[in-house]
Amino acid sequence: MSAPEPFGARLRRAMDERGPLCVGIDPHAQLLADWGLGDDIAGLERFTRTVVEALADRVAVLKPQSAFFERFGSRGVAVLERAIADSRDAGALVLTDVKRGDIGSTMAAYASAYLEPGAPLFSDAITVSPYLGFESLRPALDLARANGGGIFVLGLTSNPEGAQVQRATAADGRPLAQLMLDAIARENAGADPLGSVGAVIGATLGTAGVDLAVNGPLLAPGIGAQGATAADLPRLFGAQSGHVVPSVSRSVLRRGPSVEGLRTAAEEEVRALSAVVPDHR
Ligand SMILES: O=C(O)c1cc(=O)[nH]c(=O)n1[C@@H]1O[C@H](COP(=O)(O)O)[C@@H](O)[C@H]1O
Repeated sequence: MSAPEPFGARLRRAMDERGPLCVGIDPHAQLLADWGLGDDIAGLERFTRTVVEALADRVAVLKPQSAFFERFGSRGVAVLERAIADSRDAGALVLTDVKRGDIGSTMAAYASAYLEPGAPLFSDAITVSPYLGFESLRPALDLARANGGGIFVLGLTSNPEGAQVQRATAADGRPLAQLMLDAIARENAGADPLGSVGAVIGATLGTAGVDLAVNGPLLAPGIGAQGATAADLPRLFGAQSGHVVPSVSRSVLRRGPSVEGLRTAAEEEVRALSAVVPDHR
C-alpha cells in the first residue's frame, strides 16, 4: 500500500483550490436561538447539517468545536460523528477542535479516537495543547504522521489570559510559545509544500513577538466575533502570511440559517483575505 498523502500537502491543495478559509462549527445556544432552533438535539442536528450542506463542498477546512456537541452527551457526539464524515465526503478537510493534551499513554488513546482510520470520530486533523510538555504529544504526532493526519498545536492563543503561560520565559530564556514553535518547526523539517504540524496563533494578538517560521500551517482564530479582521493578518504574520489559515466561527454562522447566507458570508471572508494576502503562499 502506498503511503497516505500528508495532511500538509492536502491542506495546501485545498487552500489553493478553495481559498484559505477555515469555518468553525460552533453551535452556541445563542446561535441556535437566533436560527429559531431549540437548544436540544434536534436543533443541534439541524444547525450542523445546514452548515455542512452550505459549506463542506466549498471551504478548505471545517472546524467543529467538540464542546458544543459534548454538551448534549452521546447523542450530541453522534451528531459530531456524522458532521465529520459528511464534511469529509463533500471534500472539506475536517479539523476537529478538541484541544487535547495529556500524559503520553492517555494522549495515545485520544490520538486513536481522532486520528486512527476507521475510528468513529476520525478527522483530518485535531487541535492539541502542548502545555503538558511538547513531547507529551508524541503519540498524536506519530499517529498523525503515519496516517497522513494533521496536528494543530496551541502556540499563542487568541484569549488575553493565554499570555500568562505562553509568553512566560522557559529555563533557556525563550518564551514558552517559542519553545513550542521551534519544536513544531523540527517536526516539519524538509516537508514540501507544507508541513503537517500547524501552530495556532490568535489573530487578535496585534504582534507576535516570536518566530513563526514553522514550515507548517498557522491557524488564526479570532477573526470577527473576537475583534480581529483580515486586515490584521499581514502585520501579525509578515512573511508567513501565505501559510495562514484564518478561522471564523460566529461571524459566518450568524448569517444562517439560510444556506445562501452562509455561503455569501464565507465568500466575503475569502475575498477579504485575498485582498490583504494576494498570492497566499
Ligand atoms: O484552537 C482554536 O480553534 C482556538 C484557539 C484560540 O486561540 N482561540 C479560539 O478562539 N479558538 C477557537 O476558535 C473559535 C472561535 O470562534 P469565533 O470567536 O466565534 O470566531 C472557537 O471554537 C474557539 O474555541
